[in-house]
Amino acid sequence: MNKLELISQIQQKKSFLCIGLDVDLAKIPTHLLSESDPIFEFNKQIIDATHHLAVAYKPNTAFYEAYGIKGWVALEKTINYINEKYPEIFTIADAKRGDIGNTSTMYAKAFFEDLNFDSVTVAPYMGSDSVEPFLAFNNKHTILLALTSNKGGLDFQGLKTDNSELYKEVLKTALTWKNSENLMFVVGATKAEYFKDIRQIVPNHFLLVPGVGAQGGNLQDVCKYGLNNNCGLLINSSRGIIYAGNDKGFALKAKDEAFKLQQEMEQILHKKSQG
Ligand SMILES: O=c1ccn([C@@H]2O[C@H](COP(=O)(O)O)[C@@H](O)[C@H]2O)c(=O)[nH]1
Repeated sequence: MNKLELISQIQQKKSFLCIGLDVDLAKIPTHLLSESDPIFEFNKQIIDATHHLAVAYKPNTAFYEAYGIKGWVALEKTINYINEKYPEIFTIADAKRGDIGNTSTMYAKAFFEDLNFDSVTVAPYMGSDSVEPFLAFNNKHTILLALTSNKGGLDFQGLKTDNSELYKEVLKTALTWKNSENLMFVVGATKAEYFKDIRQIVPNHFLLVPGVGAQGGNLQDVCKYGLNNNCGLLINSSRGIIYAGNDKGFALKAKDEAFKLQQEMEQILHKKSQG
């Protein structure tokens, strides 16, 4: 999917919501555990109930890898289901990969070619030759960790450099890489006070913003400086939506939570369009 298609979907749905599909078998409704593939069945019902309110889904691969081959199969079935039934939806493999060049190429093939995700999250720590193999794929997006939502994110990302901070150096340097137009950046919703500075460095790129909901990040605070003329934000909530209910009506409860966020987003977009 290209960026214009993503922007058009945001405009049509009046939403920039990304739903995180972080499936924990200890948290899903117990009646699903007798299904042959409980993880996929859970995802399928969540996706069917929320696809009109969300523009993106983000399975975090940890929640699939933890279940071995069965988890990987459930991930593959989930991405295939989204791509076949709701091809307009932007898909994110939250895998936080990145390695020496030839290894990064294989990671990129795994997520972009084999699984056919639109994007994958990548760690910047190993530098340009670890990220450029991902950027080489046309119409695929590399979402680089810039300033993460967790408290310890500042341990390294917030380190002072001569005139700046490390996360700012990551943003500035990444813009010089080949095919940098294929970049997006992760910035945590819990770091809303940093968005003003971040938007000065990357005014046009999309930001994937996890941390709304269970981690306490605030949508309005993020949007104050995070929004750009194309919206430029994908706001993720995982646990806050998918575990809103824990019985047979879980998908409807998830839909209600997604609807609340979508409605808030619709108002924010409307206000922005009024200048
Ligand atoms: O900085 C980051 C980067 C990634 N994540 C991931 O996003 C979701 C958040 O889940 P919630 O349940 O909405 O808290 C999860 O997959 C994280 O691994 C992040 O939180 N922060």
